[in-house]
Amino acid sequence: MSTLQGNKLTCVRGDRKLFSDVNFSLETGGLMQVQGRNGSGKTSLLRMLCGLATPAHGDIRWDGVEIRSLGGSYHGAMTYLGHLSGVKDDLTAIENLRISSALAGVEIDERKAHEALQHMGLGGRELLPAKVLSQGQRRRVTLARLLVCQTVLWILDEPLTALDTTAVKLIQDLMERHLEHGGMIVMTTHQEIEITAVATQRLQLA
Ligand SMILES: Nc1ncnc2c1ncn2[C@@H]1O[C@H](COP(=O)(O)OP(=O)(O)OP(=O)(O)O)[C@@H](O)[C@H]1O
Repeated sequence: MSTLQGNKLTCVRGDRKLFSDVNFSLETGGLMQVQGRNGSGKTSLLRMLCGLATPAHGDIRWDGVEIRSLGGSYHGAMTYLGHLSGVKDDLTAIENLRISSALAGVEIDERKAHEALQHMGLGGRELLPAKVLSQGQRRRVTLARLLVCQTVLWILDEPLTALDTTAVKLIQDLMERHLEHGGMIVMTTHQEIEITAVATQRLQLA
């Protein structure tokens, strides 16, 4: 059983306070959807949750311990997929997946990468340089990480952007399975998502 908690979080960007006194607690099997208008600080909050940004006030705790003091053991439990796809143009889909996984500490062989990309509907595209893939296909390459990572906590910034209805359904099923198996997800999306049978909470930023 794991818990991610945000306590009295305040975010300041430049000279603006984006949000303050944000509190939440997310447990095993739970999904938290972060909502709010453009510029309300959703990405900023997600970056805080993965330790890429520091709250001006408040703290973030994993199993009761402040994430900054956990360092590597927290990062080993978490996968963050940012809204900019992070796919490198000159690498093939397979290379992109293998390298991004390795950078996150998970070595996968070519066969496993191949299987994950096939599952994401990229069969036959695995050896093309990413620059010739469509926007939705590039997004699918990024999301293939979720099939090979073995982390409890997924932090996903606009994962459904640019996806067609088939891919949206694929990702929703993947998220449902992850939650059913004791995972946790924090995500932003401007789209409606349909994930059933899980503890869902919404965190609204002003
Ligand atoms: N380094 C920075 N310096 C100053 N302002 C910043 C900086 N980084 C982000 N901001 C501002 O903080 C605000 C919140 O940005 P953020 O990306 O967190 O919003 P968001 O809720 O994710 O928006 P969207 O729905 O458009 O993705 C924006 O107005 C942005 O311009």
